[in-house]
Amino acid sequence: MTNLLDVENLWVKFPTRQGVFDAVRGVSFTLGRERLGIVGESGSGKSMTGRAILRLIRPPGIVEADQIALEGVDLMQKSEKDMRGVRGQRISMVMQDPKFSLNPVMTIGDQIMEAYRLHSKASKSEAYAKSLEMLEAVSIRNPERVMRAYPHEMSGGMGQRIMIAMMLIPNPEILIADEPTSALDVSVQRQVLDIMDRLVKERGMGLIFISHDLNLVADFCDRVLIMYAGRIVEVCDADKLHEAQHPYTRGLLNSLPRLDAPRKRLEVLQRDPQWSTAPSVSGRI
Ligand SMILES: Nc1ncnc2c1ncn2[C@@H]1O[C@H](COP(=O)(O)OP(=O)(O)OP(=O)(O)O)[C@@H](O)[C@H]1O
Repeated sequence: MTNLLDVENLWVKFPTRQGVFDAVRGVSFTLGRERLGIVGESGSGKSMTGRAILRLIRPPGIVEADQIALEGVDLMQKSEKDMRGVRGQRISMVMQDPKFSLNPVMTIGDQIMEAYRLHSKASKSEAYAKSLEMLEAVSIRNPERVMRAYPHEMSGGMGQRIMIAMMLIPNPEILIADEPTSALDVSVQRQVLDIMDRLVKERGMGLIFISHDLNLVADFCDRVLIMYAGRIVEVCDADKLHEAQHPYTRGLLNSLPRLDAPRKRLEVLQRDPQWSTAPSVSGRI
């Protein structure tokens, strides 16, 4: 498996009045042409890890790493101007709620065409044709009508698929999806997952799928990093997630309600202070 991304010893630090808070602590992993899940409870550092790859941490937050190499080229060495050529071009990011990412006063069509023309010298009619094609690629029915619509006319699932379509226009090598389906109902969630799955299989894209949903990640991803308090505590193949060994992962699994088991009180996760001081496990291959 060729590594698209190689993250080594990544730290995200926030200076606070009480001292420096380390949101991500020495995380290392690689990403191939695969679906890599990052799971963990709220505040474990999943989003910060995703955003740090794109150097999208706002000051006073600081990103430090031995390297964040995109096909062998270290992004940490790039200027802010060069990073603008990476963001949205070679690495795209889809966030949880598309309503915050789409411009409410522009039609969907104008927004997609603008995104397309930003990345190519296409004429207006070429951009229109390409935008229709992109909407079809994310299973939007009646794309001509959708092109004329405004974001508030879209359901959450459609908005999310439109965002994915926009992110795919420049044909990125990597898509970072941060809880992309958590606001969607189960059937729409499946459609969005299928689209991302196709992109990995057909285009050879690398996907970082950030989620707090262990069952979803076990089902959808190839490999999983489990994060706790800014560190990776365990790395496993997704189909082995239910056999995970780390007490935190076991605790997360045991605190999930199950429909197929007799009803019993859900276990409360007992935390061991050692989990947050042990060194981060490496997710590099
Ligand atoms: N500007 C900031 N200043 C200080 N701490 C911050 C700042 N932004 C985020 N953090 C902290 O960084 C930690 C990691 O946040 P992150 O958003 O990565 O968590 P997460 O695992 O993605 O959680 P969620 O699932 O809730 O999104 C959290 O403890 C958060 O409080």
